[in-house]
Amino acid sequence: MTDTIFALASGAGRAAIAVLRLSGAGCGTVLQRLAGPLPQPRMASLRRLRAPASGEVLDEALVLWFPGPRSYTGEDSAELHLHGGRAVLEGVSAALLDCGARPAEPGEFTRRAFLNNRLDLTAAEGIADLIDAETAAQRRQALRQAGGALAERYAGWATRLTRLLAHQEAAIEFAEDGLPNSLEDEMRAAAAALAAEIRRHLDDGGRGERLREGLWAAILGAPNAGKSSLLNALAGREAAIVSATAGTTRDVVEVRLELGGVPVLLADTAGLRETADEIEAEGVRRARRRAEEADLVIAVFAADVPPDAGTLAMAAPGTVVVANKADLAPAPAEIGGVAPLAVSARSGEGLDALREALAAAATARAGLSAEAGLTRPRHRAALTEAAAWLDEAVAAPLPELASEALRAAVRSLGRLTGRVGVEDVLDVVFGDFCIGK
Ligand SMILES: Nc1nc2c(ncn2[C@@H]2O[C@H](COP(=O)(O)OP(=O)(O)OP(=O)(O)O)[C@@H](O)[C@H]2O)c(=O)[nH]1
Ligand SMILES: [K+]
Ligand SMILES: [Mg+2]
Repeated sequence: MTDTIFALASGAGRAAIAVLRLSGAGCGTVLQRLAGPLPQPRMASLRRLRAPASGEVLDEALVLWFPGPRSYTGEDSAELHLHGGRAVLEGVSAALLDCGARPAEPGEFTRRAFLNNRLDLTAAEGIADLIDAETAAQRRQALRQAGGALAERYAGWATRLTRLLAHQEAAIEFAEDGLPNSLEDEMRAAAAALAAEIRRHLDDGGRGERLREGLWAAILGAPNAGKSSLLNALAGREAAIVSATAGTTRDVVEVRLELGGVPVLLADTAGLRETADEIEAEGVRRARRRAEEADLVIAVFAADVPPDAGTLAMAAPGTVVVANKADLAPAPAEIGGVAPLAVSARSGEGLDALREALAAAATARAGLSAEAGLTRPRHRAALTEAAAWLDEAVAAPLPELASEALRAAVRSLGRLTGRVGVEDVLDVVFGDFCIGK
């Protein structure tokens, strides 16, 4: 028997409507004490809510009743769509407490859904990401994951792995009986194939993780190239100080942007040069550090000044190279072997093309791939581990060691989805596995 829990599912604060959600074995009883006879399942029904102790009317509300297991949590659940005032919420919450329900812990509804097999851990993470999604691409990725796209793939791998393990155990039994068998060879081939498949999935350049967390981009260049002017133009506000004095920017100035559906943290940095000024020199160190950490570098040159050797090295493939101040001089055909984008932060010329180039670079580094990709370091760690255990199984000198390695691989996948336990799946597989014993 689970406690009956409740929580405000809509945003806090005064609002037209507030949604209180309830879940737990006693949910139906609580609902009846507040709202009278249970309404039709999943049909909105208008009810007077009364405090059970005093009979006082607390609100007139829409009530929804979701008997388990066809509910989000898999348990008996309900929703109360109240008028969103503070006194209403307090009154109804107090009445729920009187009926023995308790406030839910953070994530407790989804935790119960997981425990009742309504979703696996990756789908639960997808729901959390959906709530946090700021851009359309993030929303699509989160929806796909919440819908079980990763869960399905990982569960498929877990099933294959478990079968491998069963075959391996069978091979050991055969060996004990002194019978010849090819099961062991088949296991090694299949384990190698699965390891390769997992590695292909891992080898995605971190797109899903970057889309989820946002991309780091940095503007770099010589002093006075117009870096801060460009940041301001892209941000649409005067975020960084612009002046004709070289060495204006010292601290890293950050703005949040959306480029091609990818959230981007764009940083303006100090102009790169040798300097005796201690503060400016620290700014240059910070600029270089930011360049190393960045997923995307925008190298800015002034069209009217020949690029100096110190900053030329920044113009490399993979970098977005910009010749700014195109209103003063024609942009050179190439800088460091890369054709620059001709832009003027002053006149606005070329800014749309720059935005497009940045959006293309951002979606190439972060974004939806055709197949559902992993989205968290946790996924990467568990899958890397599983692939390494499969390698061990392939190379194991003794069947018992191969078996151990396969078990460890199953456990790695199990941690990822929160689902597979070695023993119970083995029971299932051995149940229909004929080894003549
Ligand atoms: N004509 C022209 N002037 C520009 C353009 N972009 C920037 N400037 C001017 O160039 C000067 C330097 O601009 P900033 O944006 O401060 O340059 P910065 O690269 O951030 O400079 P530091 O922070 O000192 O490294 C300012 O006087 C700007 O008004 C442009 O596209 N055309
Ligand atoms: K400047
Ligand atoms: Mg600047």
